Parts: sequence; structure tokens; C-alpha cells
Amino acid sequence: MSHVVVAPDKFKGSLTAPQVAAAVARGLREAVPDVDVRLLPVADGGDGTVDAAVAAGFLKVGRWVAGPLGKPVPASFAVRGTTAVVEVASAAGLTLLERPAPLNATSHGVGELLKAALDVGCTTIVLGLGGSACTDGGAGMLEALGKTSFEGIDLVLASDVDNPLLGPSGAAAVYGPQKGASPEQVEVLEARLADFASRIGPEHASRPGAGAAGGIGFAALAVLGARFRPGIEVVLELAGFAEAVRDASLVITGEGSLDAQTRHGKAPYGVVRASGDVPVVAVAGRCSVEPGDLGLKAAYALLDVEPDVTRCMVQADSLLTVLGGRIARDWVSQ
Ligand SMILES: O=C(O)[C@H](O)CO
Repeated sequence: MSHVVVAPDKFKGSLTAPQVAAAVARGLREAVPDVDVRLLPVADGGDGTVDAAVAAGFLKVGRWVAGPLGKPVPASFAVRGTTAVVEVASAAGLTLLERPAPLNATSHGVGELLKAALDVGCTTIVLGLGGSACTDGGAGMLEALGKTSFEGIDLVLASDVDNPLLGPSGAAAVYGPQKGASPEQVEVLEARLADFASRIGPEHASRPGAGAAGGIGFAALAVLGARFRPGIEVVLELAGFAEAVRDASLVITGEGSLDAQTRHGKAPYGVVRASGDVPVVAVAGRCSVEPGDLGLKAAYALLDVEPDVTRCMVQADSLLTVLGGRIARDWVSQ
């Protein structure tokens, strides 16, 4: 019997991607005990990118760095050979703050993590962009790096979005509000970013991904010679997805919400695109789009099993196991 690849992203606010994968696999195995399941939790560059690398065989390295408000936080990056995976969210993530601080959150700790990755001898550094608390254009990161040179270093941005730095689809306007910024604060952030860009390299402000992670993308492109890539593509490569999906009979992906945004660089859509002819189904907390529009054969939502949203979040693990069982009955031959 050929195998099933389980490659979900996290369910934000409830389960990490490895936890989602494990819960679905449990359901598959309960329904079809001899099913061959391969777990490949993924991420889009935002939180969970280091976890995905670790699940793919990288080693986790811990470091205390300045958190989004300067207070030390235990952060981590992942290393395999001379490649490091550094995640913005680990040092400057929104989830690290008790209360949002849109005007004051800094990317300083990200610079410290990059330095640490260079110090252990890494020459390729994947920088996962997304899930950040800051909108400082990467100024804090550059300050922490000081005169550190990236010459000879391949710095690859694994970005959750491809927005430019400025304007109506820029870092402040689009992502400021989700970091707690009021309309007036968005204007302040936009003005700060425009001023910073005019001093650092205005020609880089419109590049895809310059607006990712509060403008850390911009600083990395303009000053550190980074190259932009969609995060899910980089993560699938690091995880050896192409190899894992070969001869598979089914791929199961998913994330908390399957919606209109999913087509725009979200992990499940990247998984569909990388799966070729292998059928792909998804699990989700909720699904507000036609599965077929995302190239999915079917979508299984927690809300179809448990209509109460709070219970869905709290019991996500056991509900995903129920969905795993349903998928096994619908798609895996006994
Ligand atoms: O961190 C952020 O600002 C968003 O996730 C977009 O990258």
C-alpha cells in the first residue's frame, strides 16, 4: 500500500503544526491500522518555521535575545550542516507580547539570532518572515548586527507575504492593525517607514516581501543582500517534500482557516501546488471557500464536527483525530 503524507501548518492559537500532524495521523491509524503515514509539518515563514525545520531533521539551538520590547526571551534557530533557519517570530513575535505595542516593538532580537547563526559557522541562512509584533522596517535588527558583514552568505527570505514596504498594501497599512495599531498609529508607522526607507535605499521599498515582518524584509533586501522567496516553498524544500510525496496516494494539509487568503502564499496552497497529481485534502478549523478553488479534493472542518468555536479551539486535538478517521474512511483503502 502506498503512503499518506500529512503536511499541515499550525492552527493558530490552538495547536502547532507537529501537533496537528500527530492528531490527524492518530485518526488515520485508528481507522486503518496498517496505513503508512509520513508526518511533514510545514510553515509559511511565520511562527512554526523553526519547528518545521526541526521536524525535518535540523537541530534546535537556543539563545536568549532581546524580545519585542527589549526584555530577554528564550529564542531558537535551527541548524543542519552549514544551513540555519532563523525565525523572526521566535525573537520578535506577536505571541511573545502580553499586550500589543505597535509603536515600540523592535526587531533587535532578530539581529542577535542572525549573529548567533553566523557565529556557529552557517553560510546559508533562511530567515523566516511573518508573525511579527514590530513595524520598525528592520531598524532594530540592523542595529543589533552593527557592522556584521554578510559577504559570502546566502541569506534567503522565507516570507509569508509578498507586500511592498509602503502604501496601502504596505507593512503598516495591512499588518499594523493586527499588531494593535489604531488608524492614527498606522499613519505614524507609515511615516517612520518612509523616512527610514529614504535613508537606507528607497529603490528596495517596492520589492516583493519588503513589507513582510514589519519591514524586516526591506532591511534584509536593501542592506544584507537577501533574496526573496515564498516561505512555504523554502520550507517544503528543507523538509524534502518532493521526495516524500513521490508515490504517495494522498496528501493531507491544512491550517486554522481556509479562506480567500489561502491562495495568497499560505501553506496549504503551497502544498497543493507541490503535490502534482497526488490528491490533496485539507483539515481546518473553518473552511469558507470551495475546496476545489484551492485545488483540494475535499476539506474537513472542525466546525462541522463541533459547532461551538471555543470548544473547537480547546478540543482541537481530539477533533482532528475524528477528522483523520473520516479522511481514512473516505480516501485510504483498507
Ligand atoms: O509579521 C508580519 O508583519 C506579517 O505576518 C506579514 O509578514
